[in-house]
Amino acid sequence: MPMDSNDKKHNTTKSKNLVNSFEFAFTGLRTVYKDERNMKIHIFCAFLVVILGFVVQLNRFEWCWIGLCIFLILAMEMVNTVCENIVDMMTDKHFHPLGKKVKDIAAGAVLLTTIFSVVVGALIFLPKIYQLILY
Ligand SMILES: Nc1ncnc2c1ncn2[C@@H]1O[C@H](COP(=O)(O)OP(=O)(O)OP(=O)(O)O)[C@@H](O)[C@H]1O
Repeated sequence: MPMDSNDKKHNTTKSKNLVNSFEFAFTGLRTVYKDERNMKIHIFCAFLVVILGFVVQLNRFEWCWIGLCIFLILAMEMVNTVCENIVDMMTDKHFHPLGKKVKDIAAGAVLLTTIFSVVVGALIFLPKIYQLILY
């Protein structure tokens, strides 16, 4: 069915300028935050980690690692959500072995990033927390 070309919400043509592209990207960020429970949990955990970072006074190098971990997890969760949505759209939420494969692999990517982040977080925070408790 042809769409009204002025209907921005249902527009499927290439964005005409940089401002439009940013607008669509921010809509994507808002959508994933609004619709995905896991995203809210990740952002809440990231918030706690940042507070802890200030408490234990991370240096620049350590902030870089923690920042990398936070943004990796958030970006991977978004890719996972994209995969889930594409599978749901293609299969109309009916079982398909390839749909299972795609969703499971995407979830595995989030898990891998989370494990990496937990290890990095432990290496950075545990010695500092240990020192805080000792002195
Ligand atoms: N269309 C499908 N065909 C085959 N298997 C599916 C399909 N949809 C979901 N599954 C299976 O169910 C699992 C959970 O799917 P779901 O879409 O609920 O993802 P989820 O990881 O639970 O979502 P979220 O990341 O939002 O918690 C998938 O990992 C996959 O194994």
